[in-house]
Amino acid sequence: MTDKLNIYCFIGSLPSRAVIILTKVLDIPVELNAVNILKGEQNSYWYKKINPVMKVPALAHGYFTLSESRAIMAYLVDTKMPGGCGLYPKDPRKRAKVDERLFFDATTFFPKVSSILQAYMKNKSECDRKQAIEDLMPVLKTMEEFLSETEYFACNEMTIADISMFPTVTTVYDIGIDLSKFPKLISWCQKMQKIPGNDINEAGGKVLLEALGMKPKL
Ligand SMILES: N[C@@H](CCC(=O)N[C@@H](CS)C(=O)NCC(=O)O)C(=O)O
Repeated sequence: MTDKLNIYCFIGSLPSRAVIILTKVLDIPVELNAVNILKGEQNSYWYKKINPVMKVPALAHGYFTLSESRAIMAYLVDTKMPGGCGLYPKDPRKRAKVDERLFFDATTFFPKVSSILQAYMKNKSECDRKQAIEDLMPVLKTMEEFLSETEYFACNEMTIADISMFPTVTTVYDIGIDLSKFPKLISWCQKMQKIPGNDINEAGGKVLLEALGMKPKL
């Protein structure tokens, strides 16, 4: 397929950043189209045609469109690395393990962090914010256990499951949640900070903190 790849994204958005980072890791040319969700651009008529769910990120590859960051990442690896790639292995069991972690992220980790961000965005009470943070703790404990079994979340190599979770983990740190009880998660994060696209993750982190009315850590 020779059609140009367009990614519709907002740099402050965690799933948008995961997709952008993957394009840097794969070193593939893409056109990034900013959709400012703080200004409601995701609800515009033109964007609804690309992603009827009206969320970022989305992909357009010629006439083919796709939403959901994890599906976009799987598609990018499958189409741009047709010979196979450890980021999303072709072997059914290896791939299933990556999918397992991607679903864990989509259904458990990202929603818990998103609830914390919503508690800040919507100026919820201190009690609600604390509860949202407390609800995240068992999930971080599970993630620490995953990393006791393998170096990365699905196996001993980085996969798209790691890239998917990376911006969310750095956000947890950026908003001041104490990660000292999770040393394996910290060293995983330090390894991830060396991958291409880390600069974009950092820039996006600043945009998000600003939207939350928080100051970046020095
Ligand atoms: N499961 C989706 C989540 C997408 C999502 O929640 N995007 C948020 C930004 S992080 C968004 O577009 N929010 C705007 C809105 O809900 O109106 C994915 O991974 O792509």
